Amino acid sequence: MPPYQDINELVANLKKLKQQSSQQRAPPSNIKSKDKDGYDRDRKTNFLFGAHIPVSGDIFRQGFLLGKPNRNSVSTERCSNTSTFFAKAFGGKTDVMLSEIWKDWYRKHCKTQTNQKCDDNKRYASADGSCNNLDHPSWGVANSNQGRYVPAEYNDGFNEPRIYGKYGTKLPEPRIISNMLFRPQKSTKLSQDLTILHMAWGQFMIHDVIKTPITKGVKGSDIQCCDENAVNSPDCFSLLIPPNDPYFSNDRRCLNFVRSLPGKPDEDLPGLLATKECPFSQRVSNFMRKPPIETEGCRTLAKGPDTPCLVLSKGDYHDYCQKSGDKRVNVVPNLCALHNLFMRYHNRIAERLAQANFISWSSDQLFEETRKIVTAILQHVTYNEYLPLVIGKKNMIKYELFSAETGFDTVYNKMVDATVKNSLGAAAFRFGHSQITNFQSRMNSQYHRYSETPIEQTFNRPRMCTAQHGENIPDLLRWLFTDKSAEADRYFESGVRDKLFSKQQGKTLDLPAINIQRGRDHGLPGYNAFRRWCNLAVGYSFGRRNTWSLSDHSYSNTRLLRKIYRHPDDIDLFVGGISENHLTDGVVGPTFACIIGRQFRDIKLGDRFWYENKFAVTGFTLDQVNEIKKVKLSQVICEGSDVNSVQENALKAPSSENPRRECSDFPNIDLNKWKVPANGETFTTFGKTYQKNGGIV
Ligand code: HEM
Repeated sequence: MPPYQDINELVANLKKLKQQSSQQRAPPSNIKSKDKDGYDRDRKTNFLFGAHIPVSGDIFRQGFLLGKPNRNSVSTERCSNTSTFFAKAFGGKTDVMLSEIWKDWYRKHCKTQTNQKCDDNKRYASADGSCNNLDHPSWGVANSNQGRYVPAEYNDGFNEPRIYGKYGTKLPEPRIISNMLFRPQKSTKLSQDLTILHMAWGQFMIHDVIKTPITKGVKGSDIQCCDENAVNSPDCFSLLIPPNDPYFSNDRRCLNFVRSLPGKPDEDLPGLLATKECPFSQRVSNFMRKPPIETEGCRTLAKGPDTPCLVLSKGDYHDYCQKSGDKRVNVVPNLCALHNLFMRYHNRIAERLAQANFISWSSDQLFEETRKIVTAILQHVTYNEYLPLVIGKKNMIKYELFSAETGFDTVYNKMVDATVKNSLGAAAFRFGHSQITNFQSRMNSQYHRYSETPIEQTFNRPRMCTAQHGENIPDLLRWLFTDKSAEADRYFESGVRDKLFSKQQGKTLDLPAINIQRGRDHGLPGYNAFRRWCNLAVGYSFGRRNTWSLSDHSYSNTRLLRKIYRHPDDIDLFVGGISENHLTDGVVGPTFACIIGRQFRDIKLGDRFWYENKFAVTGFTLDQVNEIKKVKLSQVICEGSDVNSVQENALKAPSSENPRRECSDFPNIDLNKWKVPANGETFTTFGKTYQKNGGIV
């Protein structure tokens, strides 16, 4: 066996072998490697662990996440199913020796942690999700590869983006697709009944599940793929701006796009969630309607790193970049509002738990139990309030997603791998981008909208959230649960389709076009491949309604798709999914509903710490589960902010069926159910006996 000490040598040999053995899969010879504008579109490198390895998660370090934190990045088949991967990558003619070497490299770079020892007596989920599954400790772990429901289709079988269609011609440029399909003709169509909070919750919650890092340049700098010296970089996969673009000027031909890459883990868990440091005199402990809570400090998140956040008035105490454990917190005020809400909610629960007889707990214990409760609430809200509005009741039942009304429901199945899948993060769950409106607004306590800021002016500018110790947060929340979101359809507001932030001043981006490109970057197969996997009818033609046509598209959308693609197999998953007709009681069509339903089933059934499981050490008691099941998002808003009234279903606009109610009408979670007996006393649950200090006797 050749001594491949150097990965480059190994890569070169693998490539040579591949070239020899898979002639039939090479791009047709009439396709030039350079487009007429000089951009190299046939990426030949970025072969190994660059583009497709995962990163760690952050929010859950605060205590929120869905119990199974697999946020991370892209990934390939490299960490699993290696033989299939090889057969595919090398046209079936695998050199056994090379494949062995490859696997060796592979193992080093994939965090399989096969020998990891887990303590099944640990009550709390680990920060990175390891040991959630005791038989497969690395399943769903942060920093691990994203999985796949359908095998990847990379241009070279394993790394280069999917860029060719069925007939060997290039797939259309994403910005062209975006101009033809995603550009609103008229003013925004609003959802009939969903609030902007529905959009915001989707973003907040999914950030807890997935975070795909992109490649960084020297010393962590951002790569500018449109710069002359970077256009051929293997880490770049920029988008072309067509001539006469309706928004971008003619002298701009390129939209920056950097391929995905590994990230590094974050810092350790804090005790309580960190709030902004501030002198005691500036604390606003009696600011809230509720009893004062000392730990709230300045009541906004702690200070974080400056990038990519923009502080406009340096030196202004109220204008600073926040730290939430997830750097995306500063991206847009609606997200910042929810991070702050949950930070406050967490700290309030912690304080109340401490008051309810847990004072003898260490701050770590207090933190962990609070995190466990808040995680359970996040799961409960997501599965019972949010998801039914996305994929409809039938799918909720099909994928076993509803919680039992009361009591336990032990659904854990150790054969289920909760790992987040590429098709969810790089396509299906991005449906929410279509719900974004052009403005970020605030409403006062009379529900009067007193401020409306174009969304592009708010990107990465946290001031709207941080000002006056977060006094604006309730105003943002009122707007979120009152105004309606945009309809989730094939139209995207100009605020994100033309004016998405960019670190290069003035050089804005197109979010839905990036979504298409990200799907190709991750080697997502086309729309039909997922239809097949979902057991849905596959489209063979762009004809009018017949057995071969696209059965879940309107004919007008089919006609547009025909103008864009040569064959239905070529349709990018994001494009095909977002242009489907909606389910009658959901905001996505059948294909996205299938991917989302299946992923959230995996997250639920594959989570040993799922809040409804009746498990002795890791579970809640019956009384505790029932307390959690009483909580609604509206109550979290009441408890964690200065809002005084909210409708019961905060994800639906207020109406006669869903009237606003005073916060005092909402039952608060009764933390006495977490009370341990007085000193010396013990109590028994699930066959284990506990005493006041929380330990098992
Ligand atoms: C104002 C709101 C939002 C903005 C500005 C925004 C912006 C972005 C951006 C810039 C990306 C990275 C794109 C890439 O490079 O591939 C992204 C990724 C993503 N977004 Fe959004 N987004 C918003 C709301 C939402 C909503 C409402 C949802 C879902 C309901 C959502 C789901 C996702 C998902 C799943 C990803 C992929 C995450 C990953 O793999 O790391 N986003 N978003």
